[in-house]
Amino acid sequence: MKRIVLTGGGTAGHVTPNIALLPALKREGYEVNYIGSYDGIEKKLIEELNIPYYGISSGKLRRYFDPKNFSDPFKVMKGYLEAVKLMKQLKPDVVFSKGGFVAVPVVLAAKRKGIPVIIHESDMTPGLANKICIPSAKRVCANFPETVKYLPEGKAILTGTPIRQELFSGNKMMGLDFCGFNRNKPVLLVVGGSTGSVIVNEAVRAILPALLEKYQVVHLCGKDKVDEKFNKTPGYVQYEYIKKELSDLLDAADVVISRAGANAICELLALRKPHILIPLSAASSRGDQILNAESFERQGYSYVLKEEVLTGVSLLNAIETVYSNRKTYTEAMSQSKLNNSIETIIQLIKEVSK
Ligand SMILES: CC(=O)N[C@H]1[C@@H](OP(=O)(O)OP(=O)(O)OC[C@H]2O[C@@H](n3ccc(=O)[nH]c3=O)[C@H](O)[C@@H]2O)O[C@H](CO)[C@@H](O)[C@@H]1O
Repeated sequence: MKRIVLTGGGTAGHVTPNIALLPALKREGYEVNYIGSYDGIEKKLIEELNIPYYGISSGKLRRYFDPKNFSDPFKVMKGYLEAVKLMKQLKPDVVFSKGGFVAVPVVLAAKRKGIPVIIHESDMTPGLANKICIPSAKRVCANFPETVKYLPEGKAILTGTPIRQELFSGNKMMGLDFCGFNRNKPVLLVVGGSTGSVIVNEAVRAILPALLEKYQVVHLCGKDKVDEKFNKTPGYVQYEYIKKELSDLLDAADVVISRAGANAICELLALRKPHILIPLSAASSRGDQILNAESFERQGYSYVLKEEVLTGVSLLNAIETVYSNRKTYTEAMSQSKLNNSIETIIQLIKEVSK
């Protein structure tokens, strides 16, 4: 039996693509083990799927000053030694890394033990963790065609992003019932990425009375970001994070308001869901979401509302525009060649682990 180690974490966007690969890996007879941090979201998401999970020390590598810059390199070094030990114990034929800082020591340990590594980069430009890992990787999978030019020739392969199969079998009625919504009013689904977004949450709550005249709103607002004063508002429900029911909520949604994380937008595209993207600003990130959103906007898939122009009026206007033109957006998305990448990645894993 072939063995694979999956790694990636920090936010759900570095875990859900790995989860999407699990059924196909099982079908191909791979024994799967997962290496993540001791307490990151990946631990929770993977352990509940009964995949053997191994925690290592994890630290963030930053380009800016932070007092943790003194302690984190030691954590990364400790994580590396733990990962080397795990490579000896688990003896994988291949490592597949979805990125995030916890993946760095795992990839470097695999390289040291001569185990082939495949990396997946979801964003338009590689993040710092993946940049460090690329020299140790045999192949680097990209989600956007534009990314290939940032990757070493001979390693890069355009695959798209693995999307969890269950997202395609949502049931609208079950979604409406889950939220306690009626069947006649259109539904807005608001998602601020896997961790929720204070800016998106505040913008939506500020226009709630106006929104609720026409729509029902289901809001995935992130851990510790539920605002209890809205708990009894008819037509508005809030959840921190949704797992099993996400497919039903997506099916029930007429329009989605979302951050522009690479996985979230690929899922919206694959499901042909009309949507508004509010990318994380360049001031609070490396600007990857802006590039992701601009690419989708150019292709006619998305209505993009940047943080600088996000107001109650602009958000209401965006929702009305997308709702009234939802057929046009759906048709544009139907032309997309950005495919669900599961089979391409499985072939690559098989080739590399021969
Ligand atoms: C703040 C931050 O660092 N964001 C980055 C992070 O975003 P983040 O972790 O938010 O990742 P994405 O938006 O790409 O993906 C979120 C994933 O969580 C799932 N989900 C979300 C909410 C929920 O209630 N239930 C649920 O299952 C979505 O379906 C999706 O699969 O990784 C992405 C992929 O590298 C980057 O593009 C983002 O810039």
